[in-house]
Amino acid sequence: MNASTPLLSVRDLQVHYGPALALSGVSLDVPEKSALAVLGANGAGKSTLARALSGLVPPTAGRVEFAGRDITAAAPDAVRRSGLVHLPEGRGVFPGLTVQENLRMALTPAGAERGGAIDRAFTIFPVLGERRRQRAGTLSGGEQQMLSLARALMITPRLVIADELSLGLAPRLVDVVFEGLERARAAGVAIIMIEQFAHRALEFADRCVVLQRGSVAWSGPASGAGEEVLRHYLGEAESA
Ligand SMILES: Nc1ncnc2c1ncn2[C@@H]1O[C@H](COP(=O)(O)OP(=O)(O)OP(=O)(O)O)[C@@H](O)[C@H]1O
Repeated sequence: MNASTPLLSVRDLQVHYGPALALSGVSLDVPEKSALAVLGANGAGKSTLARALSGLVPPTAGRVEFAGRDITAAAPDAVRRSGLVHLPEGRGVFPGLTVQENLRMALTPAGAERGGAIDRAFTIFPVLGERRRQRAGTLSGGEQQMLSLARALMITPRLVIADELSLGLAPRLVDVVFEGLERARAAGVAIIMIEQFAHRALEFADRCVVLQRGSVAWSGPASGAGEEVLRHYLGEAESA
């Protein structure tokens, strides 16, 4: 991979669920250490894109390259180990295990710096440190989102796909989630942000892709996705 190759390169991606076409002709690039906002109305294909990139649904056509390697047909575990981590909607934590155990499990077996990585997570998310011995299932929804993000950061990923991480969270906790993503980004992690809060996602991101009925309807610099674009593709309510 030379300096000009993007970290993630997606070409003409197509996904079907049975006979139904969910994504078609989707192409996008995510340069190293950059942030891409993926916006779109309900059902536009945002989560399908995230699932296809992370190996959870097999594309029916197209190509995905990550860090110079073809990962189009790779299994989720292989994708994750290559440094692309998908944080799905919902929690993705082990409810019966404590906060600390959840973090420990997210480390690779060879995780040389176990203690160090977990302490770093507690520095980023102090509330998790306070609750390190509490079972994850008894955390609040927002705290579980934080734990899910902290788990992803354990393996020092190169790209995190954050799929609606702030969904259903109180505004204060949305701030905490964005702060966590900012810190990840400051540490050099690239981010694909799928967000209901279009304005916040656009403030965060460098570039933006708007999906409509499974295709890229608009793409450009995040600062260029003005009110007109949001109103046109998302409807006024979602752009608030
Ligand atoms: N497992 C599935 N089987 C069949 N169809 C599906 C499946 N998952 C999603 N779809 C369909 O694919 C299309 C894209 O769905 P997707 O969940 O990717 O949209 P989205 O943009 O993430 O929507 P939302 O913002 O509502 O979460 C929708 O029409 C949806 O009904």
